[in-house]
Amino acid sequence: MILTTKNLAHWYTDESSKLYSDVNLTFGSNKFYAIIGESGSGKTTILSFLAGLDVPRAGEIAIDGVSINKIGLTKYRQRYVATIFQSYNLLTSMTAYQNIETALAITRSSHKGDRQYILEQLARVGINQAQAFKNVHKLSGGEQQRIAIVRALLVDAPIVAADEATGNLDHENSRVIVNLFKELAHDYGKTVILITHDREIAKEADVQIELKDRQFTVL
Ligand SMILES: Nc1ncnc2c1ncn2[C@@H]1O[C@H](COP(=O)(O)OP(=O)(O)OP(=O)(O)O)[C@@H](O)[C@H]1O
Repeated sequence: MILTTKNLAHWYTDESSKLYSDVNLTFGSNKFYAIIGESGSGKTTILSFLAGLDVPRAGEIAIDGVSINKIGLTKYRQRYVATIFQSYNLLTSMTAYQNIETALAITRSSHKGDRQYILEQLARVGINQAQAFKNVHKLSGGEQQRIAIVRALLVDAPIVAADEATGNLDHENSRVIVNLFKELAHDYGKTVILITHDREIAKEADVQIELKDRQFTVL
């Protein structure tokens, strides 16, 4: 599976001050990509296009040569993309366990209501049983982030789009998440695209793409 951008261009308010133009990028399966760049350079913006959450002013995004507009953005998001964004959008009055249980209930997964499976998935990102049964609002930002990652990954999508997924985490927890992204790419064949401002984390990716002076460069 190949995700491409063709002559993508975007501006928010004024065409004369474009965020970028003529962006031609290719993302393949089995690879972990990091997009790195200064604050305000437009990283979140491009991720929202790749995730089918927003539409660029010009250009096309295609999956295996088929425009995602043709597929339909809603269908594209449901079938192809798991998104992890900075705001976790967890149900804060529920426990971590209930958040995952609720999300699982609306998938086609055979693990619906499977307590052992849910606890295993949470343990994968370092959320232990005691934490799993705490109300989400009593957990730290980093813990909430990790729960949001588990939830996103329940949707077994070929593309994982993550915005600063390690932004709130300390070094040890960042490693857990980065290793999980590597595993998703290398062992599960996914296309993982992570936005980060952290060069050390970007170095862990298979491909680093730098957004600088309105240009994307593969390092
Ligand atoms: N909805 C919007 N309307 C107008 N301007 C916007 C909108 N969203 C973002 N911008 C502007 O576009 C630029 C790029 O924003 P974006 O969030 O993509 O940057 P970023 O590289 O992800 O930044 P950060 O690392 O700080 O999250 C910024 O100058 C931002 O203020």
